[in-house]
Amino acid sequence: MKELRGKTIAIASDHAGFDKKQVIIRFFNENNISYKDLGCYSNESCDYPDFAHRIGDAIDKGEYEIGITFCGSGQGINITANKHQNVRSALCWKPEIGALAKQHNDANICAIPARFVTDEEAVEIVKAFLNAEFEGGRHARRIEKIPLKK
Ligand SMILES: O=C(CO)[C@H](O)[C@H](O)[C@H](O)COP(=O)(O)O
Repeated sequence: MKELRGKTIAIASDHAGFDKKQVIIRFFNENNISYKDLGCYSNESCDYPDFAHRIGDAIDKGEYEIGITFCGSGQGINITANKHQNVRSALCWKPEIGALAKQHNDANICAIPARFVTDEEAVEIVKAFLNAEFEGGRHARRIEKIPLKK
């Protein structure tokens, strides 16, 4: 794993993503990667926007630079987090997409479709996302065009 320079990674899920989040927590613990779990904290049914907004707010405020999120399809938590001004959340369902999300989109949240990837695939996606570097150049120009002009 790349040196994360003391960064703490924010993680969040709904009930459908809870078990997969535990897999990633185990991976973080085994690799001494610092993280903050912003919920949910059980398999009990809950609403993904509550946790997507919690992590989106935290990234908006600069409390965390990077987040990993999970819901059943990955869509709801991804769509909601992207409502936050400083969030670029990318739906990542395979390692190559996880790497591209950082290399080309400078994504700061990797959203994982928990019900559609294996535990091993989830770990590989997170590793690819965290190990990748933004490539800048033409991609920086495109990212600057993403925010709506007032
Ligand atoms: O995948 C999701 C949203 O995109 C969420 O995980 C929802 O919980 C999902 O829609 C399934 O909901 P359910 O209440 O577990 O049936």
